[in-house]
Amino acid sequence: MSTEFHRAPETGRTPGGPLGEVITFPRPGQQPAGRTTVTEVPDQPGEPVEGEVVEAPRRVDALAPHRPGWMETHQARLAEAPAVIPSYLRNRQEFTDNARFIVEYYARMGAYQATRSPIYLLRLVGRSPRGIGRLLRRWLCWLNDVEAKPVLAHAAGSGDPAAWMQLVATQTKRTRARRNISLAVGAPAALAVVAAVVLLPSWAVGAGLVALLAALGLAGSTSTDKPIIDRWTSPQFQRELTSDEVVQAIEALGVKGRVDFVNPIQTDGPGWRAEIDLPPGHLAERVLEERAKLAAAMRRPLTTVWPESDPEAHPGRLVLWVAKKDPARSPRRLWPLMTSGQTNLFEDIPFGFNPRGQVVGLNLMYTNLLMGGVPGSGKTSGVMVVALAGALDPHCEMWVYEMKGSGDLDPVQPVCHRYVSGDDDEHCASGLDALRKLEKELKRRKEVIAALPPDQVPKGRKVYPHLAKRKDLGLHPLLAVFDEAHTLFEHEEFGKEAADIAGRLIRKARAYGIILVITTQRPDAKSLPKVISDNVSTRFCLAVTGQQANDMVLGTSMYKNGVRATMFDPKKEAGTGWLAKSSHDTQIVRAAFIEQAEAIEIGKRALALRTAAGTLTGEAAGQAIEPEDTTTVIDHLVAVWPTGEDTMHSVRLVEALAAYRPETYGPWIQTDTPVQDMDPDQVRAYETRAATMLSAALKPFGVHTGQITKRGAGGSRKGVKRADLQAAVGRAAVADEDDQAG
Ligand SMILES: Nc1ncnc2c1ncn2[C@@H]1O[C@H](COP(=O)(O)OP(=O)(O)OP(=O)(O)O)[C@@H](O)[C@H]1O
Repeated sequence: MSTEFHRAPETGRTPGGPLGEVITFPRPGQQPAGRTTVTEVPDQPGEPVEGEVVEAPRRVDALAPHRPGWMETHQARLAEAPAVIPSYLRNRQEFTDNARFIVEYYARMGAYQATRSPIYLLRLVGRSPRGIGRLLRRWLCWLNDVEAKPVLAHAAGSGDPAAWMQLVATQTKRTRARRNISLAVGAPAALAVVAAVVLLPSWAVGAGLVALLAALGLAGSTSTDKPIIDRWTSPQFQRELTSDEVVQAIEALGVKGRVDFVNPIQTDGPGWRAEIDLPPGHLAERVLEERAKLAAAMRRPLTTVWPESDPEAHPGRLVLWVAKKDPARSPRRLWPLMTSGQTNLFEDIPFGFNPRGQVVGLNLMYTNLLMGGVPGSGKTSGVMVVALAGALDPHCEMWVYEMKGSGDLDPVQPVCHRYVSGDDDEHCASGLDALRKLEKELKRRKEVIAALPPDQVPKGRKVYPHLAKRKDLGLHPLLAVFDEAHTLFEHEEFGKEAADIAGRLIRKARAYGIILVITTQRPDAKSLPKVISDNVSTRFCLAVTGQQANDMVLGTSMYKNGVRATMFDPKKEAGTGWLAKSSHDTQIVRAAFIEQAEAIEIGKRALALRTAAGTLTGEAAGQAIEPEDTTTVIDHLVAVWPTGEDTMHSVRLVEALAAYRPETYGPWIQTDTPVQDMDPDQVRAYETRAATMLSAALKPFGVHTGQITKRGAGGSRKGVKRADLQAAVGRAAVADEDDQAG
């Protein structure tokens, strides 16, 4: 043990008492010694003292618990303070909804009661005899001063004649006065009744009589009678949310420990909101996953219980919103564009409603959309909203491929540039053709935008509203919907190429105004290419069965982060899903539900808008859509190659190609002077240009042009060997087979 001591710090404790722990310093080469309690501290500060000391244990806690200051506590309090102005006064939509509801409510109640008023009158008239009897009895009692009778009887029994006489005299005086009052009121009233009967029209007499009987009926009603006016209660109203209920429900999920309420339970829109810190170590995600159990524990309908996590606070923070009214039993909320209005795809379109009933908007520009969910979870209704919103923008070109073959999206057909409904080979071929054309269109748009001066593309090379308006550029929004796209992606012959092109479009097309919308009921690796699920920017995941499907639609790790579409019941909550505009912007939304008949009417409106704007194109304008030409220059050369020739001069081949496909090859040999009028230099330049063009076109296919001498057919010039062409045809066939096998 060490023999050198140092003074322990002044503590203000009583000398002699235990003051703390000291630990010996080891000498060099010595192991640390054990702890010893110092029981005495020298009096003089700074004086070396004897004893054991000295290493203070390293502190892991703060010296004193941190007590937030006034500013800190009040800042935190202010940060959590409820809004000064309630949400229904700040939110125009909520205010309008409330105001409309109040007007509708009283109009409806008024109409309801007015139609039942004859029944109420009959009920009153039926009670009028009792009312007459009751009033008559009261009048007779008053007239004869019945209340005084016991007093008179008592006076008579008491043997005091003087008192009795006095009481009788008083009563006689009172009853006489009452008789006179009755006569004074009754006689003119009777006269007035007789006069009214004689003078007034019979309807007025009848109305008066009914009113009189109704008044008598009112007098004849008792508190135990059935109410005159019909009332009803609404079982859909939920009882108020209490902290006990929340705590017990969370406990019922097996989350044991102390639950803290961050704020008092408060009204939030058409429901109550409780913000809770779960017991330490418990994650909010767990409660989210067990939403059905939570609703069962609270004994409330599933559709009224909406737990959310609040990762910005901490992973154990749960925000529980409980609807006051069961949305499943409430009337459907109508899509705001149901009966009027149009859209501009550069702005938000109304997509659906959040659990609080507020409209959720979606901006489709510069994005693409993937929707997934089990059959019957509401994908078609979700995609219908998007398709109709696109249709209502008269400048949006619509390509719709409904690959279930149900005809669900037929309402938008009249405005579609291209529309296909079906799941056969021909429909899949058509879907692939559309993707090829979209890729070609993307290339065209890229070139157009690349050629624009910088001031036209101020924030980067992409489509802007002012560019979309210019008809000469052709940069208007193009909405391409592939509903139940797994039909195409799984197709043996076309699936691979379709998936490859869709992947490229998802990655590159959105900046150029091409909006790809893909829905699938089978979000797995085969039906939904990984490149799509990895790169899509907006996602709407309806009810799914597991983590893999969830993350295929919503993106990697979303399940782990508590964004779980497994919580939805596809039957009771069809159309409800997680809408993820990015991995950090997720919310629960129920897509607006539009019935077929309503969609047909909206489709007609969209057609009228486009007819007026002169923007109908493609099939909608009665044009036939030619399939995309996928043949190459190799196929064309094979088609024009003269039989029996092993070699050909390039210039002759190009002339043959220009005759075969004038739009493609005509420009290669276009000249101001006809060839027969050219001088030899011009002819040479003409031939060289044709040969160079062909050589460049053949290069990607591995076919090289070289000097070829053909006796009696122009001598020595650049040309192609038939064997090289055949080899290229063979290579292309092998590549196609590999593609299909892969
Ligand atoms: N947003 C919604 N609101 C209310 N009910 C809805 C909603 N969406 C769908 N439904 C109901 O769910 C049913 C199935 O919806 P839908 O046909 O859109 O599902 P789906 O996922 O496309 O099914 P499938 O994969 O079989 O084609 C509809 O007939 C409708 O009754």
